[in-house]
Amino acid sequence: MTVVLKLGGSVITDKDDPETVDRAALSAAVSAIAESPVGEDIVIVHGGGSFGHHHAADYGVSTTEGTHDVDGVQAIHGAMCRLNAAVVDALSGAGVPAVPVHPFSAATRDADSDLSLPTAQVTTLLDEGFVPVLHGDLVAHAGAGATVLSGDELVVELAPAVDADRVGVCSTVPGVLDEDGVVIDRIEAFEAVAPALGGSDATDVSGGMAGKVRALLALSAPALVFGPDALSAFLAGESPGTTIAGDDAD
Ligand SMILES: Nc1ncnc2c1ncn2[C@@H]1O[C@H](COP(=O)(O)OP(=O)(O)OP(=O)(O)O)[C@@H](O)[C@H]1O
Ligand SMILES: C=C(C)CCOP(=O)(O)O
Repeated sequence: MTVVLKLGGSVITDKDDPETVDRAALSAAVSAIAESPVGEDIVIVHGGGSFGHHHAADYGVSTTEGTHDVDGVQAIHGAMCRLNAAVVDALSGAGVPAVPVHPFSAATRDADSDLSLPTAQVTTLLDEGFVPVLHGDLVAHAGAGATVLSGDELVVELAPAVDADRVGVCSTVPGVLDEDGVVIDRIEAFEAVAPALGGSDATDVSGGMAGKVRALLALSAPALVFGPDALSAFLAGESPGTTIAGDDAD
């Protein structure tokens, strides 16, 4: 059973403080992963939180607005590499055979903004017993310089590539909330929930919850959105939070 898990950047960082890891939250997530029955059959993706998003906002870069400013590219990508190193170190310290995979070195968007992400390194690393740890990043974008590549987009690309049975997105909220703040059990179409979906409370250049739901609806496997307290339950095979199952989902 292969699992693709995204750890929200807003979960593992202190969103109000630029480039600050939330050590307690990261260590809780790492313990849940290290102790889970899934073992090494997992690909981890993490988001930007207070690392990528602050720099991206400073340089005016988003998933659609690119930059040719090399200082901006180095600031954004560099921050994401620093967060990735912190996540990989924490996982290694708990005995998880985690290795970094940096999407900026491999992915591209063409002039129509279609994303290509090579995944043979990820599947081979998995087969060889490693736990690949990818992250939201920048991506070379034809005609736009470099744009933001969100961890949610990576999840959508990786899940079919590794033939994932389970896809989980761990965010700060217990699920996707309706207009009364109640967790929605299942989402099958964007329009049905669009009025309740906002951006993010934190600095976020990739669309917050609305961007997440839109991306996950494109998956062929159902994806679960849940909060940090439910990470162990998800890894144990339970279905906490919101199930997002688009037309292509089984
Ligand atoms: N209807 C909704 N239900 C739940 N959260 C919502 C809703 N509308 C907006 N949000 C916001 O979306 C946020 C989650 O998206 P966000 O992109 O910030 O999370 P993340 O993936 O954990 O972090 P990152 O993007 O840094 O990886 C929530 O913290 C909340 O502020
Ligand atoms: C802001 C950057 C560079 C990464 C965004 O990834 P996300 O937090 O998963 O949307």
